[in-house]
Amino acid sequence: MSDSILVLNAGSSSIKFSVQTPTGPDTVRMLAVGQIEGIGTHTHFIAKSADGAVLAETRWPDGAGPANHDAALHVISEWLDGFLGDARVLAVGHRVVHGGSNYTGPVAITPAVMAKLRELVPLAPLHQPHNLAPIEAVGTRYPGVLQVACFDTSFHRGHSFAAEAFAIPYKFYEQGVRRYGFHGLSYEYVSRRLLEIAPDIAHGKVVVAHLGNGASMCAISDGASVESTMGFTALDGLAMGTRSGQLDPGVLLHLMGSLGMTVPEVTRLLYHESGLKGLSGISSDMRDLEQSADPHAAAAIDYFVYAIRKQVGALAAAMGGIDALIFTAGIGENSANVRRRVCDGLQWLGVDLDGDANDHGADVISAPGSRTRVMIVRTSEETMIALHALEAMSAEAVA
Ligand SMILES: Nc1ncnc2c1ncn2[C@@H]1O[C@H](COP(=O)(O)OP(=O)(O)O)[C@@H](O)[C@H]1O
Ligand SMILES: CC(=O)OP(=O)(O)O
Ligand SMILES: [Mg+2]
Repeated sequence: MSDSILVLNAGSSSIKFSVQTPTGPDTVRMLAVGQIEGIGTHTHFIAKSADGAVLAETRWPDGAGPANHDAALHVISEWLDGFLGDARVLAVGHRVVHGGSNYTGPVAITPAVMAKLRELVPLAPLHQPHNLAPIEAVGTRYPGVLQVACFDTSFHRGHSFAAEAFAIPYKFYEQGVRRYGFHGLSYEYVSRRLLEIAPDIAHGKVVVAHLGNGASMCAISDGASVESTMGFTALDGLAMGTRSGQLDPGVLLHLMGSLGMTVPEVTRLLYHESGLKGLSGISSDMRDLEQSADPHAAAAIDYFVYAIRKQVGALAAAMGGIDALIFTAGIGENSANVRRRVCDGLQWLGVDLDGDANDHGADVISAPGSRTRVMIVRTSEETMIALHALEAMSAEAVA
């Protein structure tokens, strides 16, 4: 087994991982990729080789699998121990959702960095604790190995004041109450991919829709993030699997003031009980909603699609135009229905979808004469994290 860079990407209900090996100063090759999803519910572990062959798989009966992220991490590390054999672990890269205003790029983990990242837990309660726990666990398992935190927020740190501020007294901006934006590792990866597969587009004005369990959109002009639909936390913007998305702050005043809900109750409502799940009353999973005949499922999809379409207009306005619309992440890559329904209302922006290409999930899904190109780009936060870990290794070697 080759010397390896490990990547851990802990989400709200999943831990994704990959094993990559450096192939040059700024290139890596994937050796294995996998995940445990449905932690605490229908838990499923899978590991695959780079060519998609299944290396290991376990599906537990409901309630019998790893009950929490710690237990899930244990399953992954046991598998990794066997897979890696006596290979050297060169570095471990972690996705950390919130980097606050301190971190504009990846950073090598130290106790001082960990203390700063712990302070941000309240701003990303669904993610940050699960991002930080594996850093501690890896520190024990591989003492002395370089660990690198790669942030969802860093890619957005060049935003203008108008894009970053809330119109509340300025002192709050200074205290860090800002629109940070998230899914930055995914947007950075997509931007790099575009340079390879569509360089004309990569240097133009691009709206990327990262539609997964968490969902956001980003305006990217000549490779730089200009605006994001997510804000201070990963609650803002689009409705998501279980998160509300954009909300009139007056609703919070009503919930807490008139209805007497507590902060933990409102947190639970907005992070776990809202979005597609809350609207449909059926499921947070787009696949379940698309298969359901229940009108509430259809209404939830309508809501999701309408918000995306509105945001394409807003993000194009933020850049003064649009050359391409890119779909990525679980729903964006796999739901022809959502893509079609988003594009159906966007003819006025020069979007002309090729129905067959869309149904087949082609790379380019707009018609040849479409003024705005529409594409599917499969994201890989794991590859972006491995590349950042490699950069950090070179920086350490020089220092
Ligand atoms: N074939 C499909 N059709 C529609 N939606 C899909 C399909 N496959 C996956 N999804 C959606 O993708 C979501 C997960 O996306 P993903 O990017 O893996 O999320 P995350 O990384 O945020 O957990 C699922 O909740 C599901 O709704
Ligand atoms: C930031 C965020 O929403 O992440 P995820 O899509 O992994 O939930
Ligand atoms: Mg995700």
